[in-house]
Amino acid sequence: MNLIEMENVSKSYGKQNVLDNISLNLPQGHVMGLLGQNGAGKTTLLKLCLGLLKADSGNIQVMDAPAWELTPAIKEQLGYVAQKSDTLHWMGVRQLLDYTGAFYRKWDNTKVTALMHRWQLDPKSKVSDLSEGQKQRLAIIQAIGHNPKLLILDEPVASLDPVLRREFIRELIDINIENNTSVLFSTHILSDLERVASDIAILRQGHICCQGSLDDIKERYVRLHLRSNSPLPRELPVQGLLHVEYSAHHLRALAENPDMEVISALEKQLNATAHIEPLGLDDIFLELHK
Ligand SMILES: Nc1ncnc2c1ncn2[C@@H]1O[C@H](COP(=O)(O)OP(=O)(O)OP(=O)(O)O)[C@@H](O)[C@H]1O
Repeated sequence: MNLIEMENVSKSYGKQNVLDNISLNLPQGHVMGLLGQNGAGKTTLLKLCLGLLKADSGNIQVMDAPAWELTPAIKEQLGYVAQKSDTLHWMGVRQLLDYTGAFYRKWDNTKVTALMHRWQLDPKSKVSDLSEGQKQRLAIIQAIGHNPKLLILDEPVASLDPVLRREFIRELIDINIENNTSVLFSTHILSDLERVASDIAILRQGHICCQGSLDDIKERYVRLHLRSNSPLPRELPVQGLLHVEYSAHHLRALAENPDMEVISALEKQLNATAHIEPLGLDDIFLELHK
């Protein structure tokens, strides 16, 4: 079952077409990382899923209901951390958590109190006096206190230090395992994403240019090196070569699902040596943005 289904969704602001015919599914229990450069449309996509924005065209279903008409019963099963939120800043930390909990029948006060202490939030502090990182921790606790079925997070770790980022990732893994919570989150911190995400979607120029399981994507994109003592031809009969760089005796390219039989044949034909270099997600992201 998919908790989110987006089909041919487009969204513009005035004349600016931000999302162009996007389709994306988030299966139950999956943790999907949404990547893209600044302004790629990640926040827009997340807000469309939450019914905070309306798509110009296409269809978005969240837990089998149209995203634009989410019922209170569905909203009760959602958790959301916005990129930036300054609402209710006059409240105290404990006061805000109690206030948030009052909206949910399944609010887990024991877990919330434990997290508040573990993440070093003083219950008496005023929200307006918290640092950005402390506000982010508070927003995360507000979003997970009711053990949501679907968690949508917009750059949830941007202001957290490495220790707290690690803690947060651990918490996310626990929630995912214990409650089978599905998570869709945007981030620029790829190392965190590699620790927790099962799936990846990369937004670029209004489209999803790459989508799949993290393992499949790492298998799909590799770097091919071809070296020879004699000059190499500039055109090679290998499908799926992207961003080819030449020097006389060395070819270097991003290769999508390269055919190893064709490459072996080339090695013999050109008296060359091929080397396949596995890539990390950060390399793949950078290569796909060249
Ligand atoms: N309410 C709005 N009105 C007009 N333009 C908007 C609005 N919200 C976003 N945009 C524009 O849409 C584009 C996508 O913005 P969005 O916030 O979705 O990107 P993002 O991928 O989340 O960026 P970042 O990584 O910087 O947070 C940007 O060019 C932005 O300026």
